[in-house]
Amino acid sequence: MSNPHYKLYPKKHVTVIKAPFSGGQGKSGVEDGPEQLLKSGLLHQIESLGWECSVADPLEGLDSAKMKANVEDVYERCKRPQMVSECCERIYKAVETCHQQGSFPLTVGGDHSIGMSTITAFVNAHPNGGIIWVDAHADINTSSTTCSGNLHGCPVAFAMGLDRKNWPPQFKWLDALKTLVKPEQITYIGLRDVDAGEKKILRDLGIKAFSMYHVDKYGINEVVRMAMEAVNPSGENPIHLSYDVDGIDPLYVAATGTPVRGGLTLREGLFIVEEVANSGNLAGLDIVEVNPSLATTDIHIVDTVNTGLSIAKCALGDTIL
Ligand SMILES: NC(=[NH2+])NCCC[C@H](N)C(=O)O
Ligand SMILES: [Mn+2]
Ligand SMILES: [Mn+2]
Repeated sequence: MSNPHYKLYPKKHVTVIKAPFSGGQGKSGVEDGPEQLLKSGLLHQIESLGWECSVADPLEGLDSAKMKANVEDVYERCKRPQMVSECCERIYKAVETCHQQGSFPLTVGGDHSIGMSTITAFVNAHPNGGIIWVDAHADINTSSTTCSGNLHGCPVAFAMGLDRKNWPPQFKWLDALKTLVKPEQITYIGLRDVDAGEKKILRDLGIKAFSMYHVDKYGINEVVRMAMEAVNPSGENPIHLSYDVDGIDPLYVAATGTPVRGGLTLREGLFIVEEVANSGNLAGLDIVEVNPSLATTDIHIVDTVNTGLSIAKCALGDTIL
């Protein structure tokens, strides 16, 4: 396997967008994800793959005390809509800037609510693009179907404009976007914990999804091929990868907020990234839900953070040989 090329990024410039955000769910600590990855050598590793690198911090200056005081903020079922909307709007703009400038957006979370920003910024820059969402969860609950009220379980529904009439009023920036994600533009790999309401949405909209059942049945190579074909039938369109580390089994990724057993092996998880990078179409990456404070041993932190680093490296062209 030769080193992948990056059709969209001849400048080989990456912007690491820090998204130290936890308001899309209830467990604190996930806001430390970006710092942990940076502290463990993310930038150096990217640079050693031949990319120039800068860091964007769109949430800088937000009043964290005020955000904490907002924990009581609930709209219908949705928790902390004000905070989630404000942070997601800032992250949208940071990703949009990357696409405009031809810099690879690597968004590091934080919880997965920020996926609503990265994938909408992606389709507004690349209306024919495809999205692969690697996750144990479908994150496609609407304001009406969510049982937990956690917006990290809803970003795909928001990015698709589902149940828009029941959105918390704060999401005006999202409501104003020209392009939203269409059902045929997104597919999943790694699902194994999908709520009943989400199953209905996936079925009704005909969204292609590859669960762990499909990984077992067809093998990861065939699943990645089918996923790329689903969202990029011509083979020529850009692909965004939104990677929730809980897609990988908790054996390898223990330090995450909603672990589910029976997941991807570490190699299956990395193969997805290697293969999409190898297509030459990779347009952006999110790495989310690394929560160091949920580790019960130091090994858990090291394993989880190293998995995050490996995902980044595979995306940016690291190959085994
Ligand atoms: N990004 C995640 N880890 N999402 C977990 C979502 C879990 C559940 N489906 C919910 O809506 O609350
Ligand atoms: Mn998940
Ligand atoms: Mn997720």
